[in-house]
Amino acid sequence: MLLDASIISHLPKHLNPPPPGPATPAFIIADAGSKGAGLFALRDIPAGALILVDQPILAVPAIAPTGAYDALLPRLPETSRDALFALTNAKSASECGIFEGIVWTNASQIDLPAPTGSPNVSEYGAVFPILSRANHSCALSTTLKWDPMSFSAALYAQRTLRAGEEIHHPYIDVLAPRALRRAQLADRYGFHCTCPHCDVLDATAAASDAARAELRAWVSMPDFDCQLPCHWSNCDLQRAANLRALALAEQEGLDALRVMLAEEIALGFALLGDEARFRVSAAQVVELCEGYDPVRATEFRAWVASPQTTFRLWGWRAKQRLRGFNSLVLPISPANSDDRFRVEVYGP
Ligand SMILES: C[S@@+](CC[C@H](N)C(=O)[O-])C[C@H]1O[C@@H](n2cnc3c(N)ncnc32)[C@H](O)[C@@H]1O
Repeated sequence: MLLDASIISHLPKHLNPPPPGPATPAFIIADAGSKGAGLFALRDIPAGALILVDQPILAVPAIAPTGAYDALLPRLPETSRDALFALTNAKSASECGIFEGIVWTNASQIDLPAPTGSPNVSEYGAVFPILSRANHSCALSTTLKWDPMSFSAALYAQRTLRAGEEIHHPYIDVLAPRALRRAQLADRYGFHCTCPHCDVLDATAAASDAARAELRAWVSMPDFDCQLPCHWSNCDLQRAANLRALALAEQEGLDALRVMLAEEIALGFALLGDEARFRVSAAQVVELCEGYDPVRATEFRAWVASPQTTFRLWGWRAKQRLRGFNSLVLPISPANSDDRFRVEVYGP
């Protein structure tokens, strides 16, 4: 692994070993036709399951002047150099040298914690030997989790991936409209996207753009994670809109958004004390988080097992409604330290 010198100040004192990959291999690298090579599922991979763990060959600042990366080339060990030069270069000779082209085509963004005293997270690009073989799709069937403590990335399924299916990872913001997505992919990666979400009639693309814009409005709401459940439990319109967002995410293949939305819905039903519907959404959260976020999965599993006794604010909103309260602030105390409930509630 070759790291730009500026990364050193972002590294922890001791790097952890990368977590182990799946017990049985979940994928192979194989021919993906006109896309070059790609990753393919070797077996059915359940939603939430780990697909692979990978460490970069190289990590560089995300923004660097033309030619800056070339200085690193002589310092790459021979095995890493072979692995790197086996990757695709989407850039022409008039744009940059081969090494820089490979870095541009294959680097994924990694965020590194700021060195002590600096307020900002710094953006770097990392080229991975395996992950860089994943081709793009405008769906979100996988999620990449970067762990700076082990300097490794783990790829998780966000829906069941079937044996033989290609495993994609998005290169760009897939909530952008089709025309912008295609322009960005052509400019940076040199291809015209013909994924199932792009290769459609214009009218279908327009409907998909509208759905994605609606979903973007949801996920960019301030404090999306902490404000919704209370508003949601308070307002029937909001509840309908949240369920609609979940349906849109499913329709658009944006499976990675499902866990956020399912969590909001489950918490809303918990505050309303609606056990049957809470269980459905909470079970979805458990399924999707199992590998990716085991702490959250455990929390929700306990709630599913016995919601009325383990969920501290079970039925809270329903009780407030019965008492006729319209505008309330949830108590904040050390015993109520869950950020998701530190919100003010308005409305009937
Ligand atoms: C990071 S590499 C992915 C792995 C690459 N296919 C390989 O053989 O090493 C990015 C390049 O793969 C190709 N690619 C990725 N996704 C594609 C897609 N959806 N359609 C066509 N080509 C794609 C493009 O050539 C792009 O520049």
